[in-house]
Amino acid sequence: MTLLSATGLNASLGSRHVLHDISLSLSSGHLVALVGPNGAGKTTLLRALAGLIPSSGDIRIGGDALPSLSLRERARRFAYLPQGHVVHWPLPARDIVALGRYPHGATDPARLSSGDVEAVLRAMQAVDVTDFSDRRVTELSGGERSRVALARVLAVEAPVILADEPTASLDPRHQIDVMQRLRGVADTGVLVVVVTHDLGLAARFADHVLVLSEGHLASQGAPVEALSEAVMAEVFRISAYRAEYRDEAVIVPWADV
Ligand SMILES: Nc1ncnc2c1ncn2[C@@H]1O[C@H](COP(=O)(O)OP(=O)(O)OP(=O)(O)O)[C@@H](O)[C@H]1O
Repeated sequence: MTLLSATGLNASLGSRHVLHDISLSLSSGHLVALVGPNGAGKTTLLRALAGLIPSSGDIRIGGDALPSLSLRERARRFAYLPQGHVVHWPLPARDIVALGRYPHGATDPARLSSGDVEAVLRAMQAVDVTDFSDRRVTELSGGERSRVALARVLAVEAPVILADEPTASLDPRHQIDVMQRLRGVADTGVLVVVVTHDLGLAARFADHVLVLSEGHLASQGAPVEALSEAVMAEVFRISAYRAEYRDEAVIVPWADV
């Protein structure tokens, strides 16, 4: 069932026309990978979909036109994980995760309702960061911090998660772990959109892949079709090793073309 759609979406940053006539329709319960070369417009598309930057065209979330929603309502419907999320305040990890309850009225992490406390705990358990609860985020490793940032996003318990490179600073085991956990979140009915440069993770975990190229939607569909040999050559300028392992698609970027 379509949860989030865009029709004729265009967006500019400064004098640069970044997104060109994007139309898409994304379903609840799907894990969507948004891929494309550096500068293709992936972050801009995520931000435009959440209404964080101005755009023209029609965006609908759960049937509602995005501009008709208040900022607080948008913050409840879209949980957004920015790229390279950095926290400079030496707050305990638990308080950072509690920020995810802000759109629900929990403005003070020291005074959470029991419902908010449970949501924070669920989110921390989902990405395995409960051990860091009392540790200052500034004293965690980059990868540990990025999992705490992801827990903040999960704590919103929004119907849509937009995550910009959530696996970027993680070791291989945690990359797979985070994708598996996001897959699990999608399986509960949430629409999860993940920006990634890892085409292997996209091919393996996504239901649907969006390929952006110079601000245009170059290809979309099931991973193996959306990341066809032709798309790999035209958009990414590479060839790829393609296989199947344990019934899952394997795509390994291989060489320049
Ligand atoms: N504030 C800005 N003003 C003008 N142009 C911008 C601004 N921010 C980004 N751009 C340009 O918009 C284009 C798209 O940027 P965007 O960050 O959406 O790309 P991306 O696909 O997420 O890239 P990456 O993979 O490198 O993170 C790029 O050409 C970038 O230089």
